[in-house]
Amino acid sequence: MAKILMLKPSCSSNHYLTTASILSPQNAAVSLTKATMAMCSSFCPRINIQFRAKPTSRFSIKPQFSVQFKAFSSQDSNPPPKDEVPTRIGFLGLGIMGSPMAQNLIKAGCDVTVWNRTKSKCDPLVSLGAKYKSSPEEVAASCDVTFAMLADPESAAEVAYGKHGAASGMSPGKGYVDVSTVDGPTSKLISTRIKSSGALFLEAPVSGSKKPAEDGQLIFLTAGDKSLYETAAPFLDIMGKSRFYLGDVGNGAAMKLVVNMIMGSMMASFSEGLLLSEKVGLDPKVLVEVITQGAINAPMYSMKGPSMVQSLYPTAFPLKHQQKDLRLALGLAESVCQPTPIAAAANELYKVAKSRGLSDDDFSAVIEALKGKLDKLS
Ligand SMILES: NC(=O)C1=CN([C@@H]2O[C@H](COP(=O)(O)OP(=O)(O)OC[C@H]3O[C@@H](n4cnc5c(N)ncnc54)[C@H](OP(=O)(O)O)[C@@H]3O)[C@@H](O)[C@H]2O)C=CC1
Ligand SMILES: O=CCCC(=O)O
Repeated sequence: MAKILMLKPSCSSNHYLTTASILSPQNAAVSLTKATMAMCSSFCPRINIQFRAKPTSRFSIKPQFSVQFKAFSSQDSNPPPKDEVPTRIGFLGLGIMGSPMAQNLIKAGCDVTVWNRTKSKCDPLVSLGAKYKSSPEEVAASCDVTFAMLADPESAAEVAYGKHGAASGMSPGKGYVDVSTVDGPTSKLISTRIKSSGALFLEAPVSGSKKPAEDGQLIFLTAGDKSLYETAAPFLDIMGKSRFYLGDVGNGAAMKLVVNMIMGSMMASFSEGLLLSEKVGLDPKVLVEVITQGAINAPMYSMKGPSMVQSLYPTAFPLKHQQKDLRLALGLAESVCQPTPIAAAANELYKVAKSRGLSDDDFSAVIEALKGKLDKLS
């Protein structure tokens, strides 16, 4: 039986907690001491990534447990001394992803100031203790590190360096961490504008969707100023389960686009399979089960398959954003003359789905583009 061990940093005290707990099958909490955690880390020296460890007697837990660590900290970045830790965090963009990410920072005890174009989305976070400012500029001016989670390259650029954008509130000693999914050239432009104020810049797009954002289980793909990466690390660890530092600005964006290009093609292919199985008289629910047990298993299939079979697409990752990512990935591929025929075909399918009014549905609604007529519109 798999059980989850969450090691969560806290803003208000030491970033590297000294205790954590495991839930037993009876939900009895077992405390782990710092010494035990040190033993855990000796199983896997790279504790800045998630790993599974087979139980041993050293854990003093029953052998049928396997333990999944939400691990952070690390080799490559030591926790900054407490008096150097920035305590004022800005968060711009409170959509499906930004809201739970900001919420996790607030719940961890961070001093968070929020802004969103549609102001009402700030209200639940203000109720939880966040401060509100009426522009990205004001947020940036009042915070040490400002995160931004915007829809696309246009909105990310607008919020970063448009009128009353964050860049106007930036100055030396501050940092801007853009966690939106954008293309490399846009990220570089944002970096240039932010850095012209003397502030630091980090791009940090995320893998993982609505639920991982709620659970603090995102994967950060970062690039840019290493010192800002180190400063931001404790906050990334509150919102995520792992982080990669990939070097120069553009590399994080490129990694994210390649990952989402693969994901978009996988979903398109899965959609074809579901519909084909049904047409030849098979039960698509059984197809999902078969896939789950084989070599092509991916969490996405078992998570999305059952609702796709029912033509339900509750939005976690909006289809319009998946199509945006495919479009940007195709641009990336073209910039280096890399053929990507499968992604190009998948992109066309998402465009069809968009033209049928499915932009704001989950990206799994791409299956509708393969149906003769739209069930949900008929
Ligand atoms: N959902 C997911 O599973 C994942 C999404 N991503 C990426 O994260 C980013 C955000 O995604 P998600 O939260 O799902 O998207 P949403 O569409 O839910 O939220 C988009 C956010 O951008 C804001 N915004 C849009 N246009 C503008 C503009 N012109 N000026 C200012 N603000 C604007 C929206 O403000 P308003 O509320 O006013 O509309 C909202 O805060 C995207 O780049 C997406 O590709 C990455 C990983 C997973
Ligand atoms: O950009 C969205 C990614 C969604 C996911 O990784 O599940």
